[in-house]
Amino acid sequence: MTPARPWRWWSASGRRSGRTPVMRDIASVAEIRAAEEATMAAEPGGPDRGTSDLMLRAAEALAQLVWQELAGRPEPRVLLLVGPGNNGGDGLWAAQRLLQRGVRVSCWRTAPDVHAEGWAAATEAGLTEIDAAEAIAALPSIDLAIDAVFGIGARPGLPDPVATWAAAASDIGTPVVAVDLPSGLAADRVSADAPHVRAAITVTFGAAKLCHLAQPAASACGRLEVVDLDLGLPPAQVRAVEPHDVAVRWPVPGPLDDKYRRGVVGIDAGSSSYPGAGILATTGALYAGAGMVRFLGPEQAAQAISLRMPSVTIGPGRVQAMLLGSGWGDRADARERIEAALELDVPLVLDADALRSLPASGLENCLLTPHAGELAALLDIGRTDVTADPIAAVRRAVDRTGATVLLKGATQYVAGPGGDGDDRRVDLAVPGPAWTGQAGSGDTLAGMAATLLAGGLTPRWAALAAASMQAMTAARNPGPWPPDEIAARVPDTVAWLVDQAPATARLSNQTQ
Ligand SMILES: NC(=O)C1=CN([C@@H]2O[C@H](COP(=O)(O)OP(=O)(O)OC[C@H]3O[C@@H](n4cnc5c(N)ncnc54)[C@H](O)[C@@H]3O)[C@@H](O)[C@H]2O)[C@@H](O)CC1
Ligand SMILES: [K+]
Repeated sequence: MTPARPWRWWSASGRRSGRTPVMRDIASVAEIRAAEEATMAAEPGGPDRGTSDLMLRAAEALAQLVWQELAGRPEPRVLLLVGPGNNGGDGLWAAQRLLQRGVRVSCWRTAPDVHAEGWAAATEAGLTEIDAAEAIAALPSIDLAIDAVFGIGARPGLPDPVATWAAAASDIGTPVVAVDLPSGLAADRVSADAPHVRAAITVTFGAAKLCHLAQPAASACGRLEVVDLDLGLPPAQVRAVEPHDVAVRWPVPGPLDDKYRRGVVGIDAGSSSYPGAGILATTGALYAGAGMVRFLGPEQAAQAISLRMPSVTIGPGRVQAMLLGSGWGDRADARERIEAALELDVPLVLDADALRSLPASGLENCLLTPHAGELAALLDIGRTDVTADPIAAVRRAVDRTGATVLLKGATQYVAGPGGDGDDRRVDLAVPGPAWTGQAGSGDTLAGMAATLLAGGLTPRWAALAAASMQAMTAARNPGPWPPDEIAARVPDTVAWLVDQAPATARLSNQTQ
């Protein structure tokens, strides 16, 4: 098995160009195709030539990257798998360029008909054709393989012989460079349950696709390299947040700030059955930097909080944001408590058990924080419907409730009701390691988000910054730390992160 995609602080594109890295655009297949068609139509000779300039540019970038990966290898050997479409064309034109540089390239045509012009060019440059059995036998002796079987035209899954090859390559550990995406995945989908190639590097064109950045598909992509083809893509409807985006928005107190200006957050979480949730939510809120935390939950938890976190105030008072629901369990007054909190006219985080008692309206200033099971219950659909298409599910939840929604999980999705220039946009939080997949992570995350709301962030950015901060903290502290220990390490991550964002880059809290 190829290890999960390594987590990195800054995007490769940002590092390479020296620009400040900001949110990554994620393009759909339809957006890429429309932009490619417009670009090709404008090419001299029009769109009907066998090989477009776009393909040659894609192939050149691919060949360049493979060449760099081969650097220093004596007599490098590459195996190319070619499929029936333009993805195969990219691979063949890249092979031609590698052959011209002295790389030995053998090729398995996985389909009877492949890109004709690319095939002619590569064979003329010295491409050696091999069959399926030889392609498997070659795996131990090649330096790397190029997967140009299917690209954005792919349906999930592989023909049997290719699936057999992909499993063998994965077992042997042969590095695979996937062209556009690992064959067997589908660009707009997050799932990876059909047979697919596992890549060490994926070279994609125009913009990242959902499969590259959302789990579980992202784990099959390895390192992602985006080749900018200047396609003139429309504003992205799906984006991935980078650490810098969090750094410039995280509320940092100014010289005139005091506890009230920084934000007072109320925590109505926990119950006699689940007192721990109240403690964990309060821990999350406190270590995210609240000016003051008021704990409004059960006595049992209040006593422990007084001892462990003596700065927390027990009992009601004015707040600038509130969290309700974590660890409530079944309580008869859930709806009543939410409605009373809505009367305060401050932003709310509604978590866990509060999600089962939502009022029908008035949630515009609220952040809902369901995991996949809770979102499925909210929408009255199956859990697998949510995990198969999380983007659609999170949008439906926004339409249904009018609130901002954070869908928690290995990849965390945020969508809001609009009115902030975002409309239908879905943002992915910075990813982190799976260590955070444990009981209590949601409670600390909800507390953090409430603090960020109290600090003036919009529900969208409170959700994105809290989820990203928890993930980044877990990445900086790998290991099985319990959720309150991860929360206790958040201040260190905050200090480190904001130090990297120059004061001039900081955005006003309400900026999207
Ligand atoms: N459109 C363009 O101008 C450009 C496209 N480029 C490349 O072209 C690719 C897209 O090319 P295509 O549209 O030809 O699509 P693909 O090359 O992805 O292949 C599509 C073909 O594979 C078949 N297929 C898909 N999934 C299958 C499965 N699971 N089992 C069996 N057969 C399957 C389809 O029926 C279709 O015939 C991009 O991913 C990219 O690599 C680049 O050259 C840049 C320019
Ligand atoms: K591919």
